[in-house]
Formats: sequence, C-alpha cells, structure tokens
Amino acid sequence: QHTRLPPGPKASWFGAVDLPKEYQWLTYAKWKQLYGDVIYIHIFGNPIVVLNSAEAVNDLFEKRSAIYSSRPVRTMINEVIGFDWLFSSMPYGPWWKRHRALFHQNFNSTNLPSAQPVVQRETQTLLRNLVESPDQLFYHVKRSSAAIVMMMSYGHQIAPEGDMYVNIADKALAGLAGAGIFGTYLVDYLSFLKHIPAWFPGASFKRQAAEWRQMNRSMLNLPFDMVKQRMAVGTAVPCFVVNELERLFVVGGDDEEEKLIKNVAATVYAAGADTTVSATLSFFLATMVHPEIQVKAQAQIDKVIGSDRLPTFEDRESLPYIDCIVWECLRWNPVTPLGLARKVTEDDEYRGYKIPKNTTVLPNVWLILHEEKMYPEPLRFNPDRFADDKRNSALGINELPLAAFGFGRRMCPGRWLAFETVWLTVATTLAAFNISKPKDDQGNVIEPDTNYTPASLSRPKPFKCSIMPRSDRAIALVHQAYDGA
Ligand code: HEM
Repeated sequence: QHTRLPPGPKASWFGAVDLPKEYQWLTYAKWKQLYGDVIYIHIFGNPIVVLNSAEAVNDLFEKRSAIYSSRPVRTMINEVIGFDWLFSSMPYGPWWKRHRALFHQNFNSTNLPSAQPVVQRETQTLLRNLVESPDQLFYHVKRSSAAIVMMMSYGHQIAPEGDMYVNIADKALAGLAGAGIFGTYLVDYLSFLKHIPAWFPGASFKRQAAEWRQMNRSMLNLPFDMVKQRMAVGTAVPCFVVNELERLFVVGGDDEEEKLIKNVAATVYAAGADTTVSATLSFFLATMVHPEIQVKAQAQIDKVIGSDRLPTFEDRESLPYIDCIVWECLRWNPVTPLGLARKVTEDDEYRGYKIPKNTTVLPNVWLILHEEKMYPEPLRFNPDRFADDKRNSALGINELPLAAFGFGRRMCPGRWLAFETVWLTVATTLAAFNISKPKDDQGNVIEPDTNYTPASLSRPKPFKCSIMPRSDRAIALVHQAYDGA
C-alpha cells in the first residue's frame, strides 16, 4: 500500500510518544494546529487515531458506522477482571446488539413516563437532603443518582447510608477506573500474561485483579439474585429485571436470555450512576459562578409555576430556559471529553490516509463542543446561546451538543433518562434554593476551584457551595413533597 498514516507526533525508538497524562483532550486540541483534525499516535504497538472535528467524526462514526462501531477490548478489564458483561465496552456484533436492543426496549424515549415517578421521588429526597445538610452536596447527588438506577434496574430502594449493593458496585467500578488507564498493566499489551499464575513473581496484577474480579462478580450477581429471591416470595416491585424475567417466564427462554437481562441491569448502574453525577455537579458549579443565570431561571420559574408548588415534568415545555441550562452543562464541561473509545474493524482509508484495522479511534468531544465557529465564546457558560433556535440555525451556530452523548450506533441509549434526571434536579433546585459562593468565618467570599478531574469520566473537583432555601415557603414545599410522595 502506498497510502500514508495520518500525521501525528513521532514515537521515539522504543515506541513511546510523550503523551500527557492529564487532560489529554486539551493537548489533542492543541495538536490540531500542528497535525490537523485526524491525528495518528502509536503507543507501544497500539495505534490510536484522534478525531479532532465534528466533520471527521461524522464521516467515520456516522457514515461508515458499519466498521467504526466496535470498542477496543482490553485484556485486563474484560478477561482478567471480568467486565465482559458491560455492554458499553463490548465489541460490535450480534451479542452486543442483543444487549443494546433489550436496553432500548426499556429505556427509550416513549418509556420515559414509567421512569418519571422514580426520578421524581429521588429528586424530592435530594431536595430534602439539601435542606438538612447542604454541605454534603456531593454525597447527596451521588446518592440520588445511584438510587435512581438501582430502582430502575432492580426495584431496590437503597438505604439512606451505606447501602450494600451501592458499595459493591462502586468498589467494582473503582477497579474499572483503576485498570482503565491504558498502559498501567502490561497484560494489555502482552495478553498471554493472563495465563500466568498469581503466585508467579511479577504477577501482582493478578492478585490485584483477583480482588477486583470478586467485586465485579458480586456487582453482577448479588442484586440480580436478590430480585429473584424477592420474586420467589412475592415482594419484588416492578422494575427492569422483574418485567423482563416475567416476560421470559411467559414466552420461554434459555439461560442466555437470563444472562442478557443480568448484564443489561448491571450496565445500567455502571453507565448511568457516575455520568449523571458529573452533569449535575456541573450545574451547581456553573450556577454558583454565574449568579445572573440563576436570577433569569428563577424569574421564569416564578412566572410560570408561582411559589405554591415545585416544577414537575409536565412543566418542561413551559420552562425552556431550564433545557438551555442542562444543554449548556453538557457542553461546557462534557462528562466524557474523549467520548468512549471506538475500534475500526477493517482497514480503511480517509482523506488519502490509511487507518489500519484494529486502530483505537477517539473522538475529541471536548474540542467539538468548544469550536469557536460553532459555539461563539466557547469557554463561557452561557445557556442563552441555545435560546433562539431560528437564529441559530440561520447562522449555523449553537447546535444542540448531542456529541456529549456520543455518535451513531453507539450513541448513549440512556440519554433521555439522563437528560430528564438532570432537568428535574435543575428545575426544582432553582425553584427552592439560592446557590452562591460560600463565605468564610470573616464573611469573605471563597472563590471556588472550577477545575475538573482529568480522568476519562470527568467531573468537577470537590468544591464548596452555599445552598440556601429561598424562603420558608420553599422549605415547606420541599418537606411537603418529600413527606407526601
Ligand atoms: C449526563 C449523563 C450521561 C452522559 C453524558 C452519557 C454519555 C455517554 C457517551 C458519550 C457514551 C458513548 C457513546 C459513543 O460511543 O459514541 C455513552 C454510552 C452509554 N450510555 Fe450514557 N451517558 C449518560 C447517562 C447515561 C445513563 C443514565 C445511562 C443508563 C440509564 C447510560 C447508558 C449508557 C450505555 C448503556 C452506553 C453504552 C452504549 C453502547 O456501547 O452501545 N448513560 N453514554
């Protein structure tokens, strides 16, 4: 073949490219000036292509989705720790497709009404908790996200603190994050290492992995077995697992069908809990830093809803500014700045460059959502940019930041649920509370750290925030909603 590989930084003689360990999306964005929007990097025998524009992503992930919809399979994660059930990281093919179809049947946009009572209930709890202990914001947000996915998947109401199933899932996912940084474990490059026994000198990764693997199996099996037990004694409540197992019982099905249900249920937690947390925390951070946005949103809420009740999903149409705020949270600091890695399954050629089969392909979502031409003043948190559809489409700017949810056949299938969950938190929080920068003992304003964690699932670094009920009436409404539901 005469075609060249896309341009990119040169590797040194032993195959190492000086890759930044943190905020890689920012470095890739800078490299756009040097190398363009399709960049090739070769790290220890692992070819990576970074796509630095919406156009390139569209050309490959959408128009050539038949060969760009797979995921790189990591030996450490899938085979050694045992995340082979996580369908968000399954290779493209019939087994993945069955998972995705089952997920979609249950969580598509027309099914949302059945999810809304769960989201509403946990949001009411969140507001109540914010009245009681506003300084525990991070804990409360995390708890409500976990509670929503646990209830949707398993019909399990989590304990106020220290829920066993949440703890297990979080420990298992910590293993995923720990092993998730590519290059930490040699077994990722030399997959035959997975066969060496754990006692073998230098095989410490196997002992670490054994611990993670045990958590991994518990995350997959324990909540599922718990639901089956509850079904046997008649105490199970309607939820994804119950509905699907009952259907299976009626239409008949084999062990493989049951495995599918189990896998999808665990994936809902793995893919849905921490992502929603990140977007929700972005809202609190952005609102604290931009008081004028809060004033504007509260004016709309007060006009449309009044102060005798809290907003509900029925109000979504009449509160368009809340939609703008949620979209801007997703754009301003995307939850997954480099999306979720893809793998190309055939040799391909694009713009005269060769993209070899099995190359890992990363969309630079952060850059796509910060292109000056598409999003004027891209670093500014400005929900108003989405307010005027007509003007935006006439000028070809400020497209809704759907890229935050990915692309094509692997685009986030939980995006309707995710959006609505964040939406209700934003609408009800702004109705009931004033969010502002905290003050120290002397009454001086504390300027918050507005940085995000550098991981592939990025979220605001810990920050303090003042969350005060807007009035006694607001406190009463929060308690009423919590007690009455
Ligand atoms: C604000 C919250 C969320 C964001 C920003 C988000 C973003 C994403 C992104 C970027 C992907 C990869 C798409 C691609 O490869 O192109 C993804 C995949 C996925 N998401 Fe979400 N997500 C969120 C919430 C959720 C929730 C709540 C659920 C579950 C109820 C969920 C379930 C999934 C699943 C199952 C996949 C894997 C799809 C596949 O590989 O076929 N997500 N998400």
